[in-house]
Amino acid sequence: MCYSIAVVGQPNVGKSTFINVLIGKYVSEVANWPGVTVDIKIIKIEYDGKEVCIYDFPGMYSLNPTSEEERIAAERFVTEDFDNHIAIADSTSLKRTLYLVVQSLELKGKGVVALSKTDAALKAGIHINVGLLEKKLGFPVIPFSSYTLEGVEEVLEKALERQKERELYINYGDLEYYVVRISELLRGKVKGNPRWYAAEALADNPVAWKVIESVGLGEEVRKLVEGAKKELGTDLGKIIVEQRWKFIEELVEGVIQVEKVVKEAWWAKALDAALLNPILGPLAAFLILFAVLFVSFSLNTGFPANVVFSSLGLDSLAEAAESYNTSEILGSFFDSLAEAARNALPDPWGSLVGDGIIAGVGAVLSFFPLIFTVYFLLAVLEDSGVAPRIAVALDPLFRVVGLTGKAIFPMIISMGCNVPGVLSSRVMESAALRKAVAMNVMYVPCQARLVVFLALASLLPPWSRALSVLAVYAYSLLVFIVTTYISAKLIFKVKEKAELVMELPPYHVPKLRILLWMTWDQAKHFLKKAGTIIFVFSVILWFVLESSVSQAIGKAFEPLSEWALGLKGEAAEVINVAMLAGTVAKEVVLDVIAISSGTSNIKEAAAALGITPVQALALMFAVAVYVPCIATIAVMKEELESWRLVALSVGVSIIISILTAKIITVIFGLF
Ligand SMILES: Nc1nc2c(ncn2[C@@H]2O[C@H](COP(=O)(O)OP(=O)(O)OP(=O)(O)O)[C@@H](O)[C@H]2O)c(=O)[nH]1
Ligand SMILES: [Mg+2]
Repeated sequence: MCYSIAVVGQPNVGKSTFINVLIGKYVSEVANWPGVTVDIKIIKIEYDGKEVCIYDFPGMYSLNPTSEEERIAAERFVTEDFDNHIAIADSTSLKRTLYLVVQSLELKGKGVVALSKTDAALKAGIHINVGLLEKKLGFPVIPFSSYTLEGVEEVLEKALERQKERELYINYGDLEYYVVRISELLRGKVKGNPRWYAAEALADNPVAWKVIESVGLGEEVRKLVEGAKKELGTDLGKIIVEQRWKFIEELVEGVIQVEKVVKEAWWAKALDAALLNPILGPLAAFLILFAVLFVSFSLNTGFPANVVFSSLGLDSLAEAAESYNTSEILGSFFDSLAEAARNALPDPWGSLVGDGIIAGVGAVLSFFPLIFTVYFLLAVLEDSGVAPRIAVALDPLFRVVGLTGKAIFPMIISMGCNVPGVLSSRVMESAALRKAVAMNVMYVPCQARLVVFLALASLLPPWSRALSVLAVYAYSLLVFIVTTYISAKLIFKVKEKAELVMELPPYHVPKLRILLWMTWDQAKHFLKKAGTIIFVFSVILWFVLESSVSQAIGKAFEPLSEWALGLKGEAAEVINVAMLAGTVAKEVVLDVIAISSGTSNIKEAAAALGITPVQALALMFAVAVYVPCIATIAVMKEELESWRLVALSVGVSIIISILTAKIITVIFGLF
């Protein structure tokens, strides 16, 4: 059976171009349906092992036809049972082109809304809040461009997904009484939503009438329509159309924003002069990204602003940066919340809620401000048009290692959190590069690991602290680049050099509202992680850590810690358990070490366990590259669609981590 998808939309919205792209990608057959009208092309493609028949309908302004061609098309769309349909609206004139979309969704009760020509919209400074539109409409909405190919595959995938039927409800105002009466008559007799037929019968749509006559209800419906005409005048169609436009007005309210496009401003010229210069470009790009990271990390962890301040002799500012940052403030908030839960509830509930749930979820949530800041600043870069120029500027550097300049974005995002970092691997040009990045971007240290680095660095001699944190970042990025290169070559067999496919949009003046849409769109993945996976695993981990299982595991791996880190006995057990716990969320590593000595102070705990500075350094590097957290593993599976690849990359990371620790212990143990 061929899974049938009708593609409908107003004239010129880009239906045929979209279908031609699909043909180009998954060609199997282009044919005119035998025996039926030649106006509707049917294209057979193979996707994901599935046979898919795509119906290219001619443009229709509405399902109430004004020409013979439209009538044939509308009748076919209305009467035939498609497995699904894609209703295309044009991003560059969304409101106008939604009219047919709204009608087709109302009629069919399912369907995918595809917003075409996003490339042109971007150039014109038009922004559409897809999430909001989707929420208001209740149907999936996917933006795409047949020119850049962005979103094309997603549209198809969405149309192949099983969809719940739901009703798009339009209030027909004065005609509501008649719409309800007629639809009661038609319910169960017609395919699709009887309200649509009722409204169209009132609007005198010949297609709707034909169906109504064919089920033998012409007479009865006509009586009701006559009644409506007596009451409200003869042009009932006008009321129906007006009510639909009213619905669309409300639908797009707050959804469309237009930004000013800048071509000639001095800053646009200056940015282009810097970023598009082959020598200055990479430098300027790094400078901008460094500023993004500096601001976000300093606001949220105090580092590296504290280092800068104290090296300038501004100790009180450095201290302020360390104690007034968001992760510190939220961290202590969740600590006291956990404390309150422990006191309020009898054990084991108090401990489960306090030490398990609140501590686990709180640890993740305290990073939310950082994620939000990083995304917000990246949204500024993206929305203003600076981001694509950064990709262009850095492209020559990434090309050396077989990647393209776009790889900078998963990298930077991963410095906040690996979960969205893995998801953003989608920007990469080819499936092979995308997977190679998704498999290895976890080596880029996230914020949680930064917290662990900073704590472990406090066990080192003061002069070496900042240096060791920088070194561990450099090392992790190197591991990311090398492993990505190797996976691309060996696993995904990438042969040709990747090409950066990117058009430079004009600069825009960002609008706060749009920046917040973009930021929220990304940041919500992070909250979802905190709400679901972390919640579940916090509970599981609490059970493991409370039971003797953890000690058994700690003991079992003692020889490994002894070999790699030179740790024995209790110290080895604690570190093993800490590393295990760190797979839930990296910062938990610290908690376990601290709790082991009954304090919340890492220095005291390290002293009690006899951990030397060299071991602390080795541990820091090991934490940097070992096993991503559970949430990251979950999204890696989503992106890679293979547990084998996930297992491979996790296995490799463990080996790299153990070897790294061993090498550092050996080398620095010599001094
Ligand atoms: N910028 C941009 N233009 C596009 C895109 N897709 C289509 N177009 C242009 O939009 C115009 C209409 O495209 P078609 O694919 O013929 O539109 P259609 O919906 O099939 O039109 P009808 O068959 O007449 O209803 C053409 O000039 C295309 O080049 C896109 O992704 N980006
Ligand atoms: Mg066409």
